Amino acid sequence: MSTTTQPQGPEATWPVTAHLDDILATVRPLEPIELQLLDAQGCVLVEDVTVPLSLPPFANSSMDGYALRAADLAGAGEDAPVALRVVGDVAAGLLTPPPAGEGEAVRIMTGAPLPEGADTVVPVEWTDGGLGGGPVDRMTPHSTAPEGASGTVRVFRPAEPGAHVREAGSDVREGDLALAAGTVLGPPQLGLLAAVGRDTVRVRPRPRVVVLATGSELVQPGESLAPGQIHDSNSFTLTAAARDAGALAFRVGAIGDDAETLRATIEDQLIRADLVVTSGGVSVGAYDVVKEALTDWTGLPEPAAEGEDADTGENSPAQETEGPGAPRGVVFRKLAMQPGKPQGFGTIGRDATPVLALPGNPVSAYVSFELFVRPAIRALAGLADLHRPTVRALVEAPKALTSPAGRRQYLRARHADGRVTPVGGASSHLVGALARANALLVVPEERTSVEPGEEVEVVLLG
Ligand SMILES: Nc1nc2c(c(=O)[nH]1)N[C@H]1C(S)=C(S)[C@@H](COP(=O)(O)OP(=O)(O)OC[C@H]3O[C@@H](n4cnc5c(N)ncnc54)[C@H](O)[C@@H]3O)O[C@H]1N2
Ligand code: MOO
Repeated sequence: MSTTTQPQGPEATWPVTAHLDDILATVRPLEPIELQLLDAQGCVLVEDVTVPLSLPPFANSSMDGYALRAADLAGAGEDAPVALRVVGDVAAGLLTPPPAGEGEAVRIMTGAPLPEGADTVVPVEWTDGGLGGGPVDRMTPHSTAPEGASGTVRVFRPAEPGAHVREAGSDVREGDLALAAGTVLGPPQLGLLAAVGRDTVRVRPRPRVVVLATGSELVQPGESLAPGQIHDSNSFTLTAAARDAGALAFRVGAIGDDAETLRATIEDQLIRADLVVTSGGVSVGAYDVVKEALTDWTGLPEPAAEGEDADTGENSPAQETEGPGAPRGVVFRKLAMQPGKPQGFGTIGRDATPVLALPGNPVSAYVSFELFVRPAIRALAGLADLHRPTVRALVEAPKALTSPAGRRQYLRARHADGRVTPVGGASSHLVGALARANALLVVPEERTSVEPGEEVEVVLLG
């Protein structure tokens, strides 16, 4: 199913990049929909949003104080306060503030519209607050001292025209581009949309990702273990990672090693899936249920075609129906990487839903997620930036790091200040060390060892 030349032979492995390319060639951004603002958080905007109404919509005060004419304060000073007649209050939301004539002031609150006639605002701290003494540090509440809205106020400082006034349109202007198509909607962008009065917005939706763990040994956390059992941790790691990548993720409880049950469960789940992720059962054992269930299966009612070709390094897909979006079945490959060697990938069901079948070893599952599933989720979401950032860093380790020949190794590591230190070993069952890592140290395929002090590529995890 790949445009990439297939590696030959039972031990043939696929390059990591070829596998990723094949996945990304299959995944298309989801169709846009109109969503309520908060449902659109983290989504990619697909329309240019122009400003329908200038912000602020009207000139208003940036301080609690007095709105007045700047010219009235000429010569005002601490020893020469200017007395003005207070003609009323204007609170935020008041429809018609009283006008401010010559020699008059309107007591004004932050955000309240500037009264007609006024061209400046003095903060209350520059005045006696109408109390007849020195400068005050606040107004008295209107409920306990309504007389503050009348009487005389003495102002101890002059003010420039326009001071403490937020002009209409000084933020965004009607007709301007507020947000361009392609913008990712974070909190400030959603706030801007709300401020200009938009309640819904056209975006690519969050991809819906169904996560299924497989293995008859798996027990739900919280339940006690019988001999030979372990707790299912992959479905939690992968569901959390999918959420972290921007998906709406659904965790399905672990499924035992029964191919019929697995197929039935996937069929049931397709209704809510833009992507299905499985863990476990993709290796070469006698109970590798994902491989068994998905080989030669398209998720369509027709009986699947036969076909397994061990000489190509991957099995043949069940059905190579031509045309975009055609379900092709799932292929299983060995990749030139460690951890994460066995992988499955394809599309199934009427909507050709992508399926990524990850290996069961917990570190393998997580590393595979970061390398393949995360970019697929982000591509479905229409994001431009698909990958984790990478940096170069110097290896800090007591001895040389070793890596299997011909495989790109992703060692769990801690990265800080241009240095990277492996944590734990290379084995793919080490969840304790994985939980302490913040990076993956990459040993390229062509290297079998890396010396302390050498520079390597590092994938930074979130
Ligand atoms: N003869 C060979 N054996 C194996 C090969 C190989 O090439 N030849 N590859 C090894 C590699 S590499 C990996 S990775 C694993 C992948 O195996 P599966 O994907 O079939 O995974 P399982 O056998 O189901 O499980 C492997 C391991 O992980 C544990 N596991 C599985 N699911 C979970 C879960 N949800 N939570 C926690 N732990 C889980 C499982 O108990 C096993 O210990 O195959 C190697 N073998
Ligand atoms: O390659 Mo397997 O994915 O653990 O070690």
